[in-house]
Amino acid sequence: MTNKEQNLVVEREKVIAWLENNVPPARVEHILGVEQMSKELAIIHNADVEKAKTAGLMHDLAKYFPADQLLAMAKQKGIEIDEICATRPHLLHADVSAIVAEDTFGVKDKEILSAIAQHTLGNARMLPLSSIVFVADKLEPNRGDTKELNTMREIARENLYRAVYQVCDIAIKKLIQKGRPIHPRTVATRNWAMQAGKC
Ligand SMILES: Nc1ncnc2c1ncn2[C@@H]1O[C@H](COP(=O)(O)OP(=O)(O)O)[C@@H](O)[C@H]1O
Repeated sequence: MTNKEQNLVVEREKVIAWLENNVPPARVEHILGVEQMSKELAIIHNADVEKAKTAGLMHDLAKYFPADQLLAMAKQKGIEIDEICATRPHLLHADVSAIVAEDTFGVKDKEILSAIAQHTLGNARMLPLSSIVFVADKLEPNRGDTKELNTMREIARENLYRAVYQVCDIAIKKLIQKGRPIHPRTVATRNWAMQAGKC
């Protein structure tokens, strides 16, 4: 094992130990599922496998931070807090997870930090690494074994952008069913991915 690989193993163990103290066991399972699926999609779509695994492992670091902490940390880092995020600070957990990845675990790589920050709402023109983690978050094995999810998993292997677009559709439908606001970034992500995937 090279020094770099050894460091990554040590770092991964540190992150998992941190997660075990900060998120419930079922969420740790979900996170490990996202790490695994991000790795698989990175191999298929020729993205950096180590970056995909790191972003997958760290995407939900701030998932259980209280609303006031999410707002305070986002504000302190100058992250834009729009009206929807101000009323639903939980949506900031993606941006704040990227802050924790950088400040607590020393992650400097912009691609990894963006993939973490964009995993909930997506972003128009997001990089392949961000698209991989966005899709893996919604489709990792612990999300279930329905026909719809399995079809989506196939699509994610064949056409990453089509998967992004369809994942947005499912999220938007769910939000409508629950009578919740839809963040405009997810609509922009959907429209962009439709073009990018020639859907
Ligand atoms: N595009 C969006 N617009 C508004 N709310 C959203 C959007 N995407 C997710 N949410 C809400 O944010 C919360 C967290 O989303 P997410 O992190 O994707 O959920 P999960 O806990 O399944 O990983 C959910 O309550 C969901 O309803």
